[in-house]
Parts: sequence; structure tokens; C-alpha cells
Amino acid sequence: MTPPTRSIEDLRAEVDQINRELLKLLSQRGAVVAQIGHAKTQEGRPNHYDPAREDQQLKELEALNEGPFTSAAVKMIFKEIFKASLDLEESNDKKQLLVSRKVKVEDTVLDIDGVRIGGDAPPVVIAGPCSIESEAQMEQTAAFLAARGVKILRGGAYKPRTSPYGFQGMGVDGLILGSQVAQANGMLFVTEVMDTRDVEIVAEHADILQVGARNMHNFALLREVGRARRPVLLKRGLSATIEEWLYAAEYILSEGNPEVILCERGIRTYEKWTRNTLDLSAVALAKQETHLPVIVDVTHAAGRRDLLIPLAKAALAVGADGIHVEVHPSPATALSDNEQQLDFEGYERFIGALQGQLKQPVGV
Ligand SMILES: O=C(O)C(=O)C[C@]1(C(=O)O)C=C[C@@H](O)C=C1
Repeated sequence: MTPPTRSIEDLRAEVDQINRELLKLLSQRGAVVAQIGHAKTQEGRPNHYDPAREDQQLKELEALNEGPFTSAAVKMIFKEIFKASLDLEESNDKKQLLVSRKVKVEDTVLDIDGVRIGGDAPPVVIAGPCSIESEAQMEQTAAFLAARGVKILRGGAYKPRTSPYGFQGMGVDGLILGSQVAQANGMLFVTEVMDTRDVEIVAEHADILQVGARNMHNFALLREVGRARRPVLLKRGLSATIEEWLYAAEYILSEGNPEVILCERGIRTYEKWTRNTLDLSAVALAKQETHLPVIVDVTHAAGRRDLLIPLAKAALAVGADGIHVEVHPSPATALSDNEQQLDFEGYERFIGALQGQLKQPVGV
């Protein structure tokens, strides 16, 4: 065996020097890749991952590889570089999102005719029936809730039902009824808009436009409500990741409407004992990553009345800016969501249990 002509120390010094050069090259590569990422964002390409481009680079590197590393090893190293590059592109991209706290540090506080939502405002309660069904039903509910300090009345005029044969809502008559009853009781009116063609008429009658979970990925609708001059309550999609939810909000802000309230309403999981699984980490994360108000729809979160109080308590404990809950004078005869809506007595118990956390008088 021929003795090594150079000492380990000497060789290590050379390795250190190569490391420094590799790092310099990696940083140079990162800077160029960041520019590619920026260009992709400018072009409106939300997905920066490009497997074909990665493949092309790997093939070229394989062809050029003279060893001593195997092609598999070279590929593995470069795949890590692509992954880090992609992370870099996407994190730079995120920094520029209008919803991001990196762009706007302070909380967005909505002030809708004197009702403040988000930031240092006390948590709001949004309550009302699932569907607008009749004058009597709306009047009774609004009077009951208004007397208990609720400032925002909900009620669906267009109902996205699982079955096309289910009750589909009262449409424009429902909008008129909901807004009149809310106004008569000194409340704001929030209702869902499902179709781009209805945004104008819904915005005419509602104080807040709701985009429902099933429409969170309806980008045409998101753009349209982004152009409306009304605040938007954006529910998280049934199977949407937090990132997808925030991008949906970004669609609205990017059209010039900064008044977005995020609403976590439970996501679809393998769990069968609850209708959905309330994702509280999404609430905490959305509050951390964005400056927007975040509320929790406890009614849909679990799909069962017996969990409403603990879920609402937990939501407020992680920092939710409000609670959305369905209330109906007679849930058993309601035309939708019988299992989930609270009757008036149930609402009293519910709100009583939250009194300490709501930081505001809720009783009469
Ligand atoms: O070339 C691109 O499109 C890039 O975004 C750069 C890059 C890379 O690091 O080479 C990064 C991620 C993509 O999946 C493909 C390639």
C-alpha cells in the first residue's frame, strides 16, 4: 500500500475549501431560482413544482457524471437541491401574499356599521337559522337573538344541498326577508352566495357575503366577491388544506377586497362519530400566518349539538375572533340541518357557557 502523500488535515483543509465553493455556488443557484420563482408568481402560476424540468436536469447530470459518485447518488443530491429550491421559491412567494402577516403585520379589524370583527374586538357571535324558511321563523329568531346581544344574523337563501331534491332555499325572496328582519332588529345580515350571477343581488341585500365550504375552490366566484364592495365570510373547503384556504382568501384580496373573515368549519376525515373534524390548529395557524379575522362555525364542525359548547370554548381559547352557530325556533321541523341547529333554550345554555370567554354581555 502506498502511503498517503498528504495528511488528513491537509486533505480536510481542501475539503473545507471545496465546501465553501459549493456553498457559494448553491447560494448563487438559490438566487437564480428565486428569480424563476418570482417570474412564475408574476405569471400567476401558483404551482412552482415542475417535474419535467427536474427530470431534464437529472438526465443531463447523469450523462455528464464521471464519478466517483454513482449516478444514483448524484441524483439524490440534486433532488434535495430541487426540493430546497422549491421551498425557497414558495416561501418567497408566500411573503408576498396579501393575506400574509409578512405583508401586513397588524390585525385586520373589520368595522361593519359599527360591528368590529378581529384584532382587539371582543369575539362576535354570528347566529341564525340554516335556511330562511318563513317570515315568522326569521322574525322570531332575530328578535330572540338581538335581545341577547347578537349583532349578526345568518340565514341561507340559496342552499347548497347534497341532494338536488333537498330544499334549495327561498332565493331572492329569502334575501329580502333576511335583510329586512335583520335591519328591523338592528343586526347585520350574512348569507351565502353560490353563483357568480347572484353576487350583485346578494350584495344588494346582505351586509356580509358568505362563500360556503363547497365553493371555496370556485375561483370565478372568489374573484367576483373580490370585486364586490361587501365583506366576505370565507368558509374552509371540506377537504381543503390550510394553504388552499388562504390562497382562496388571496383570490378575494387580490381583486381589491381586503375585508375577508376566514371561517373554519371542520374538515372531512376518517372519523365517523362527528360529521366533520374541527381543525383547531388551522385556526391558530391562520391567525399566525394571516392578519385576517378567523371565526369558527361550531355547528358544522362536528354536526352534533352535544359538542357545541366544548368546541366553541376550545375555538375561543385558541384565539378565534368569533363563533358561528345555527339557531332555529324549531330545529325538529327545520327544512335543513335538523340534527345540528340549536333551539332557543339550547342557545341560552350555549351562550351562557361561553359568557366568560366572550368578554361581553350576552344576556338580556
Ligand atoms: O426551473 C424551474 O422551473 C424552477 O422552479 C427551478 C427548479 C430547480 O431547482 O431547478 C426548482 C423547482 C422545480 O420543480 C423545477 C426546477
